[in-house]
Amino acid sequence: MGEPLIGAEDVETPRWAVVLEATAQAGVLAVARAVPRTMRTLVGWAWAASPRWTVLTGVIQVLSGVVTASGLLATASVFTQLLTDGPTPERVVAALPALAVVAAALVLRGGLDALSGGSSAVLVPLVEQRAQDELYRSLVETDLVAFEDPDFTSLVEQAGPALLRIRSGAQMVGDLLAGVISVVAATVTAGLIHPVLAPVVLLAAIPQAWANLSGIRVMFGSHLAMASRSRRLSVTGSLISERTAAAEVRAFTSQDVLLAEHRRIAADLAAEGVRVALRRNVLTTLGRALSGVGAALGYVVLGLLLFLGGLPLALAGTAVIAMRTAASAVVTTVTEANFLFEAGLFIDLYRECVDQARRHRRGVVPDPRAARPDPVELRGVSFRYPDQEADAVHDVDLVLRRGETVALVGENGSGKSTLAKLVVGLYLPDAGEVRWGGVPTTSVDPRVLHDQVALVLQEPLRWPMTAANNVRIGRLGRADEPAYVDALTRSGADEVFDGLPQGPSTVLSREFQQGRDLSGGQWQRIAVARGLFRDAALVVADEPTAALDARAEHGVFSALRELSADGDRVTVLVTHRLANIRSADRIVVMEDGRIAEEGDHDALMALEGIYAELFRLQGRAYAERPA
Ligand SMILES: Nc1ncnc2c1ncn2[C@@H]1O[C@H](COP(=O)(O)OP(=O)(O)OP(=O)(O)O)[C@@H](O)[C@H]1O
Repeated sequence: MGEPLIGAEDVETPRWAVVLEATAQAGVLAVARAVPRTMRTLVGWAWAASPRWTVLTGVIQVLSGVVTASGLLATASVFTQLLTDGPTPERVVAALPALAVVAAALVLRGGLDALSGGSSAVLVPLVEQRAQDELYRSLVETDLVAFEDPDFTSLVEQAGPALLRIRSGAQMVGDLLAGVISVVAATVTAGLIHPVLAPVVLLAAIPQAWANLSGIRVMFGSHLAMASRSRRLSVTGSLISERTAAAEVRAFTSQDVLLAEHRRIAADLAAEGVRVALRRNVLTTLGRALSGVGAALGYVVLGLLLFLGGLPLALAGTAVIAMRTAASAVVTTVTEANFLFEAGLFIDLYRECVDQARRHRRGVVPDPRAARPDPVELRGVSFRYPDQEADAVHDVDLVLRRGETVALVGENGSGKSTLAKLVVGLYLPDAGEVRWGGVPTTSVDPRVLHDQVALVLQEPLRWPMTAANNVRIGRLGRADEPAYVDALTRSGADEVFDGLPQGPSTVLSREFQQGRDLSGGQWQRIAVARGLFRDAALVVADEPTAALDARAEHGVFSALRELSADGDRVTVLVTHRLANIRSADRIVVMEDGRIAEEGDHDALMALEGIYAELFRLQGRAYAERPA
């Protein structure tokens, strides 16, 4: 197979990835400066989650650093005592107090490590939970249209892995704090022996830090560049592994093709993984080599000091130990800082996701007037899906009044569903205005708009919950049992419930034990019941009966007609079943995103236009008998 199965192989890197990649490539020093910022962010989250545990963890880590530092200083002191002139027994005795401090430091450090493990076991999940909650809080407020933008949805997909890295970063904050204290102690120890030795101990660490940071930049750059490919892999993987795809994949014998595509993308990603690993390996080796040179330079400096008489010979051994200890403390701390640096890049990714989710929230300038869908007026309304070249709805004028049933008809792709979403305020127009009772939908809180809407979609959401809640979610908390029973009866959902093993308590999802799935038509009946139970002023039903049998369809249309008959609502009906909308007050015929014809059935038949043609075609199909 030559052509890639999903197609569009060389898709553009998402905009957010380009921005973040630029941040990651901004230079080692610039990104190293990000580490304190990352620490502040993580500590801020920890503080917000639990000030008590944050303080406790901080205290434990500072103590741990201080104990390690005391151990280091005491170790240097032990060697200083042991290596001075004089009889050995006396030197050993003189070294005993420092030795006791070393032993106590080791024991204390063990205890503090245990405490630190315990406190971060409590704190880290709280930090992660906090970050996750912030993300989901912003996502629930995100405007629907954002989910039509692949740039945004691919960013949201990255939030999961980012949270994982944030978790490991949070784990490191405390350790880094302790690490910094021990580095300071080690440097001070070396400096006390001779001031020149203090900067010299850092010499070995700098190349290693540079190599590690560069390696992480390579990894992060590759992670971003591979984002669209990873997405392809997960899409192909879902086709192979998910229940919803299983039937068609088998029926169209596409298993081998999918597997081959999966292997192809996986091989690409693996090759990239190898490239990154090798690159990091080269960088690490280079870092180690330069570190060795740094360490050697340290010893050269030490030799020079001895040679020039700047350091007594007795202190040389202590200096070597101090330098080695300092170098190892620095390396550990650098590794911890690396983790934080890496977490910082993923925090940027996460922040971008939260920011974009917030940016896609509607900036409503509230209009004090109460917005009611009476009337709903569309003036010169146009709408285009993100990244598309043409308007899905173009320059539409329409007025919907209370008590009216308006049918939207037209060929596939003519813009009916999009127009319906504009009417209910799920989308806002790019040009023109949709007004509810004179108030533009742009200046009404979307929740206020949607609270007055009942939407029955062509492919309703199969809410993974009990059958009863699948209906009650229409208006949770509405304690009107007769209305609930009425919605079930009118939609025919009562018959569906009767056939379920635990009746209304049956969970309608195969993802749970003893859960059940339903047929398309049964789901649609439940969706209609949900819409009826919502009891809203504006009812929009988009192909509510496409999957229904003739009897159920008849029932649903009668129910919808009765709904608007009380004169209190606006009902908008999107349908291809023209026979069902003959009695609609108005029929709006869409063509290429515009209104082509408008009027009642008789007027449109007299017009002899698109509607008349479609109506006759359908009528003929029912009337004709095969020869
Ligand atoms: N999410 C989307 N992203 C990009 N383009 C879209 C999206 N949804 C619909 N479109 C395009 O917008 C136009 C109008 O689509 P819409 O779904 O409103 O048509 P429709 O009349 O409801 O069609 P149907 O009768 O098939 O349900 C079509 O050209 C369609 O391809």
